[in-house]
Amino acid sequence: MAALRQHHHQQQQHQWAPVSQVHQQAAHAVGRLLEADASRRHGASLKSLTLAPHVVAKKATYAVTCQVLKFSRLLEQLDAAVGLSAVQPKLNKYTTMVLIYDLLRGQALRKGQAERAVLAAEAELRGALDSALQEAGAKDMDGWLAKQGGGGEGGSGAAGQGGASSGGGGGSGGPDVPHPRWVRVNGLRAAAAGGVEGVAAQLRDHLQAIKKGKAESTAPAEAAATKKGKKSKAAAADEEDTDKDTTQQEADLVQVDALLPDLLALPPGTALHDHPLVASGAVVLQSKASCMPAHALSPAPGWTVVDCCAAPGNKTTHLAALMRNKGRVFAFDKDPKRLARLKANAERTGASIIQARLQDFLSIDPTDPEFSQVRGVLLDPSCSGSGTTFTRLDNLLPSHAAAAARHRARSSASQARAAAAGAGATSPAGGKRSAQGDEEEAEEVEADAQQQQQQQQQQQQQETAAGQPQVPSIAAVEAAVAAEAAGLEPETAARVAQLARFQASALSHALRFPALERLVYSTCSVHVAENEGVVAGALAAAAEAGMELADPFPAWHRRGLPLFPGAEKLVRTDAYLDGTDGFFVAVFQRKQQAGGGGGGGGGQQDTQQGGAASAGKGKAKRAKKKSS
Ligand SMILES: C[S@@+](CC[C@H](N)C(=O)[O-])C[C@H]1O[C@@H](n2cnc3c(N)ncnc32)[C@H](O)[C@@H]1O
Repeated sequence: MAALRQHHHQQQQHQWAPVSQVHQQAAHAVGRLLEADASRRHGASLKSLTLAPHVVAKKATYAVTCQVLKFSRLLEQLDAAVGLSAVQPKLNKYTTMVLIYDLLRGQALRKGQAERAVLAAEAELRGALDSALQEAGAKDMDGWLAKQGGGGEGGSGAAGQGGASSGGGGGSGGPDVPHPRWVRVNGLRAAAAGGVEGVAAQLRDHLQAIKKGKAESTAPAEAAATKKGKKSKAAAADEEDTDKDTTQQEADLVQVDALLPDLLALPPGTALHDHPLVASGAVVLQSKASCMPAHALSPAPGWTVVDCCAAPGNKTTHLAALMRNKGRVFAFDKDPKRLARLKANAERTGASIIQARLQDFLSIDPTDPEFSQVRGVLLDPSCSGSGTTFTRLDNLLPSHAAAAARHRARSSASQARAAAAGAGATSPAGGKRSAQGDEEEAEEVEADAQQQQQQQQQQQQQETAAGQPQVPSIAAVEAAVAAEAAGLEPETAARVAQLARFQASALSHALRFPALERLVYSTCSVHVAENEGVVAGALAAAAEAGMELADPFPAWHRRGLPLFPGAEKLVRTDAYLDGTDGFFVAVFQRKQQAGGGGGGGGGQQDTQQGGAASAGKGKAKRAKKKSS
C-alpha cells in the first residue's frame, strides 16, 4: 500500500494517460456484463460487446474479457485487499480488474500510467493472490477456478477471429463440440454469386486462403526444404496422401445443412463480419436455430405474412427470401432503434416486400380489413434468451457460476439422501427443516411435479384405451412449469413468468387473423414456461380458430417435452447437443377439411395444407363484409 500511495502521489504531478485501448474496451465490456448480471438484466452479450465493428483488436479484447469474467470474484478480492481502485481515483473497478488480470496472468503491462499504477502494486497483489489461493486451498489461479467448479468457456475458441479455430469446451460451462459458424444464403442477393453452391465455393476459397496464410507464416522451414528439393520419397508419398485428405477437408470446410437448404455450416469461430458476401447481403450471419422459424412457416410467394415482433429482422428478411420478394410482409416492432436496424437489414438483403411498422403488436386489430389476407404469422416474441446462454458465454458470469454451484449441491444432497435411504437410515433432521431446507423444498416440488405428470400421463393412456376423446392436459404442463420455477433463482423465475404471460397474450392475439393458415411460435428459450407452457395455454383458442399443431420438420430428432398430446410435433434444439442455440418452434396450421385441395406454402411439414386457403379466404371475406 505504501508503494502505491507513493506512486499515486507521483502520478498527480503528471497528466493521467488513458489505459491501452484493449484494456479500456475489455473493462467496458466487463463492467457492462457484471452490472447487468448483478441486477439480473439480460443485456448485451459478451460477443456483441467485444466483437462489435467499432472494437479494435477484437480478438485480444474478447480474450481478455473472457478471462477477467472467469476470475472476476478473485480479481475483485485482490483489488479490495490492496485497495487499488480505492486509492487511485482514476482507476475504475473494472479497469483495475482487467489490469490485475493482465499483470498476474496475461501480457506484461507496458503502456499508460494506469498500467504503471497497477505495476507499482505488483508485490502487494502477488501477496494477496497467495493468501487468496491458500484460503481457497488452491495451488494457482487455475486451481482456484477449478475449486469454484467453473471455467468452462463453452467452445469460445478464437470466436469471431482467425478463421477455422476449433475452439474447445474447456470445462463445465459448455459443450465439448463448439457450434459451427452458420450462415444463411440469401436467395435475393446470392444469384450473382452462384446461389448456395456458388456462395459455398467462395467461402471455401476464403477459408483456404486463411489457412494458407497461416501455414506459410508458421512453417517457413518446411517451405524452404520443399523449395530446395530436399524431400524424401516417403515424404513425397505422405504428401500425396495428405493432398487427398486435404481435398476432402476442403470440401468439409463448408457444408450445406441437411435440414435447411439455404444454410451453410463453416468451422467454428470463422470470422466473416467483414466479408464482401456479408456486406452485399448475399450471406446473412444467422444461426441454424434462428433459420428454423421461417422454414417452419414456409410461406409461398404471394402470401401476406405478419412478423409480430420482428426486429432486427433476421427472420423477416428470411421470410421475404423464401417468398422470393413476392407478396407482403408486415413487420411490427415497438422498439424504434431495433426497427431501424430491421429497415437497414431489409435494405442490405434486398427484401423489398417488408412493410416495417413501429407499433405494439398487441395494439393492432387482426380483423382490420388491412390484414384480411394474412395467411402466415410468425411470432418470435421477447423471451428470456436462456437458449443462447452458451453462445452469449453467460456461463462466465458470476450468477451462472452460483446457479451451477447450487445445482451441484442439490444433486449431491439428493445422492446422499438416496444413499442414506438405501442403507435404511432415517433423516437426522427428524422431519424438521434442515440447513438445506430451501434445496429440499425445491426438490420436493420437483418430485411432486414429476408425480403429477406421471399420474396425468397414466390418466391419458387410460382415456385413450377407453376410446374417450383426448383433452389436452394442462395440469401436467402447470406442474412442469412450477417445478422449473422452483429450480430457478427467484428473480429469474419471476422474469420468466412475466415473459410467458406476454408470450401467451401475443400468441392468442396472433391466432385472431381471420384468413390465417399457418402460424409459427418460436423462442430462443429453453424454459418450459415460455415454450410448451405457452403453446398448451393456446391450444383451446387455436382449436376454436380451426387450427391444430403441425410438425414442421418431421426429420428433426429433438421434440417438445411430452406434456400433452401433440407435443411430439413441437421442435426443440439443444445448445449442447445440436450445434446451435437452444430453441423452440411450434407450428399451428389450419385443420384440413375433408376433400380440401392443396394449400399455400411448401416446406417440410407432415401434413398438406389442403383446404386451408379456401377456408381462410371464406373467413376473410366474412371479416371484410363485417367491417364494411
Ligand atoms: C426475440 S426479438 C425478435 C427477433 C427477430 N424475430 C429476429 O429474428 O431478428 C423480440 C422483439 O420483439 C419486440 N417486441 C416486444 N414486445 C413487443 C410488442 N408488444 N409489439 C411489438 N414488438 C415487440 C422487441 O422489441 C424485440 O425486437
